[in-house]
Amino acid sequence: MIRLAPSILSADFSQLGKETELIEKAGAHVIHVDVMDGHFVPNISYGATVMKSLCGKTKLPFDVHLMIENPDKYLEDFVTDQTEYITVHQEACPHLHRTVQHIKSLGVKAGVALNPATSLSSLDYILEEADLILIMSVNPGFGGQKFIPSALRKVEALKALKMQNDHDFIIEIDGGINLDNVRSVTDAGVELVVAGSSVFGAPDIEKRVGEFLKLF
Ligand SMILES: O=C(CO)[C@@H](O)[C@H](O)COP(=O)(O)O
Repeated sequence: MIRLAPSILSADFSQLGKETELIEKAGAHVIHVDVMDGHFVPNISYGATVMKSLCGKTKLPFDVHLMIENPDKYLEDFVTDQTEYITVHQEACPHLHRTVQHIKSLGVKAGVALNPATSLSSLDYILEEADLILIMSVNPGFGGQKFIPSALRKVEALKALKMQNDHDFIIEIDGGINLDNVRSVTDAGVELVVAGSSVFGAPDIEKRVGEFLKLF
């Protein structure tokens, strides 16, 4: 099953509860939570307090994407009854295996994200431990950027590795996804689609979610 995870980074923060209700009503599956620290990426977004303010306001699960240095220090903050995944960056974790185990020990599924220029081979020894691999199709830090085409090849290669080795992780993509390119990434093997500006920047958010779902 392919799922849609709208990224609230592109939501109107003054209307966050309302916009979250809209995407839930329209059938979105997951809320993508982009956490940026101004160090690992050149932008600061929001932290666990904002995410937790949505607990109970929506029943959708949270997919937390930590674009931060030293994520181990903050993992506990993001654990709620609604947290399905916590994803850390390979590039931010010198002891990635330990960090993945730490996330799992909190009762949450563990994801690993890769920047566009990072090779898939850097994940060779973690694929069997991960519940989710996030392929970044923009350089992390900002919403509204253009899809980087090489991400598609990376998804295809990852899907092949998953099939060959019977791995359990799901494949997620994040960055520059819109109605024109979403089919190419799902055809390549993506199972969880993040979309920020193309959902929350649409004139009719509910309608846009429906348009995405029709393409799955
Ligand atoms: O992690 C990030 C950006 O670093 C993303 O989740 C963006 O928020 C996606 O936004 P769009 O590219 O879909 O506008």
